[in-house]
Amino acid sequence: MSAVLFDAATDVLTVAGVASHSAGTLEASFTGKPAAVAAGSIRFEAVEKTYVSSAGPVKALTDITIEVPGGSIFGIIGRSGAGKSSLLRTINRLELPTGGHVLVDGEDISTFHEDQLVALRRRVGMIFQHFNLLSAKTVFANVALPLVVAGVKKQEVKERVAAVLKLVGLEGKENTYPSRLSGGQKQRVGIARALVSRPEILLCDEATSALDPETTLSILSLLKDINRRLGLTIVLITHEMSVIREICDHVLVLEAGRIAETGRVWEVFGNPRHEATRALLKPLDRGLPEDLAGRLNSRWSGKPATALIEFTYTGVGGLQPDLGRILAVLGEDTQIIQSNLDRIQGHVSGRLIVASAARADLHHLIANPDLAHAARIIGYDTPNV
Ligand SMILES: Nc1ncnc2c1ncn2[C@@H]1O[C@H](COP(=O)(O)OP(=O)(O)OP(=O)(O)O)[C@@H](O)[C@H]1O
Repeated sequence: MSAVLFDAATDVLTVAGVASHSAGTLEASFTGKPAAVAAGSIRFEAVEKTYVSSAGPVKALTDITIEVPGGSIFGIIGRSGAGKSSLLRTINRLELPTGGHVLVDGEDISTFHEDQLVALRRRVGMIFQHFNLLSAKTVFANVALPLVVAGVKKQEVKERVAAVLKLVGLEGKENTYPSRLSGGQKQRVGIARALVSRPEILLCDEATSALDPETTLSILSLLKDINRRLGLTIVLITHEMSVIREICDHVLVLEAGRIAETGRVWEVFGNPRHEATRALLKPLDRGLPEDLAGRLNSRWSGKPATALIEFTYTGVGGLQPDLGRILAVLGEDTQIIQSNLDRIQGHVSGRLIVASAARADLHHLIANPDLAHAARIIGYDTPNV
């Protein structure tokens, strides 16, 4: 896929140029656009994509209808082959849907002619997993390329490249070659190159997958900063759920080319409804310690034992673990065994596992909507005598 992306990137660079507007005035710059549509909004309407291959047709996307709000950070996740790249690449027409429509700022881009496509690709920047920098060119020349191709005057190129390098924290690196840069710095060059055309949408295809965890965090914080400061819509594909949790407002889960589920990140991650989402989120779930899991019985013998109780929180209605309340209901000798709780967009979700004395009315006691959104007894730990 990288080779294809590289060609595609070159194509984008060849056609990309300078937009005559800043992010704040983008909407006014395009004619024929409904005034009510927010800058940087994207709408997929019944989008279909079927590839023709030597082995026969491959259906990559089926009936995708969804809205990406302008100015939001929107994550797309799904297993390998789910259709994430295919969908992302319809936004700048690197892929043309075989059915349905993609609307950018309310305009159906499937009808665009060549000159409109050039303008579209200025409005929609893209960054890649392997950065796609030109190794024989300096940082300055890499970032300046879209402006040079568009015929922007030298002085303006200089000023705009300087401004964008400052924005991404690469001041002083103008004359450095990519081979001398760290992975994080290379991605900053990629981001600067995408931003120099002043796009209103930034597409990120696994932009942090080649980076170590610390560098990933610094790039994510840069993307968040750009989103806030420039009002840019960011659509990103990632296989790292922590990336979605860290910066996205909304998430779309694709499964075999269809929408599995979508919503605000705290809603989808707090209460995943689709099996595909649960499978993707599994790495974030620590599970019970093995020694404990191995000792548990599913039934209570009636003899003295400890019951392990799992309280689940989905983030809905602001309900979150209240230890005082749990102790009041279950007794002072109740202990916390494991906490797998997360705070996303101000909503607490996840699981809290506690141990409390087994007793006949335990099921009844824990079925209390003031304690958690759901509760269950995982099993019973009977001490050896
Ligand atoms: N140019 C192509 N020709 C034929 N089939 C393709 C082409 N591009 C993608 N596909 C197929 O379309 C489906 C969706 O591919 P896509 O790359 O969009 O998935 P993805 O979710 O991005 O996968 P990954 O996470 O592995 O990159 C897959 O079955 C893939 O093999």
